[in-house]
Amino acid sequence: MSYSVTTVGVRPRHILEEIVWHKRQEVAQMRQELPLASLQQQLSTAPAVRNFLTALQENSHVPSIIAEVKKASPSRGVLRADFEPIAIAQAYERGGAACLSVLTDSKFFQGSFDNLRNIRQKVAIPLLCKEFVIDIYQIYYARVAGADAVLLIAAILTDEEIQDFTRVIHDLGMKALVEVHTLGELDRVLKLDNIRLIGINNRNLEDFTLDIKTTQALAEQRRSQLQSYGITLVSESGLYTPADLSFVAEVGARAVLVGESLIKQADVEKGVRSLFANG
Ligand SMILES: O=P(O)(O)OC[C@@H](O)[C@@H](O)c1c[nH]c2ccccc12
Repeated sequence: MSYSVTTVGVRPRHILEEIVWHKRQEVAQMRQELPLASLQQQLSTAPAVRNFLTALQENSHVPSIIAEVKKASPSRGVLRADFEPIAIAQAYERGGAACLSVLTDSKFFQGSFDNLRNIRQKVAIPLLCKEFVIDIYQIYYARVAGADAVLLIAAILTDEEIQDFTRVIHDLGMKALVEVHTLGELDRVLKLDNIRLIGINNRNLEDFTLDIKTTQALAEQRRSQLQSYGITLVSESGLYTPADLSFVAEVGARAVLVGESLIKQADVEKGVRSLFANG
């Protein structure tokens, strides 16, 4: 079954709805300031796309690391007061991250598209635009800013939207990372065409509870489909130690998405290196 959690005019029931509610106003505003047709004209001057998927698959570390440039979150507040996005991105790259995830939502995560643009010029590894995408406009916007991959959150999109948005992302040469948290969402996504990269979020975005066994439960229940479709699996959130990384790698995650446990460390380069401690 396909549904969208947000209905215009209805008061948000949880944070995800609230974020989507604000995002709709934000995108309406962006479309007014820079219409889609004008934005599309800027595509020709966008930086060349880097292959996000190959970078994850060919990295010598298993799992490979997508390190997240994240200043704050609704569940944890400000994670790092002395936040220097470019310096952090460069340190992650030196530490051995295969790719970076850059939060671009400003209201809830204190991120920005400027961070994405600036980081793009200073690192060589591919970048994921970490956004609450609800409109194709945002996909073009991400590409113009230099994104190589775009997050799609199944919980806030209909099946048709995931399918359409994936097509647009691929047409622009980027990769779609489709995020799920429940078996129902995973089954919805597995029925769609051209899905290559799935993220299992260990955090429930409705109540913020974390459980890395979410990755195990979903990956084990759909192991054969994930394998036969050639899906590259990413385990997201709540990963802190080499043991956590080994645990999700053993159940099939080729990559991990790590934010908080890295960003809170004084030396984030060393932080990435120490996550590889088991191999
Ligand atoms: O900081 P953590 O627990 O390591 O999590 C990183 C990342 O998975 C998390 O920021 C995230 C996963 N999915 C999202 C969707 C939107 C915003 C943020 C996220």
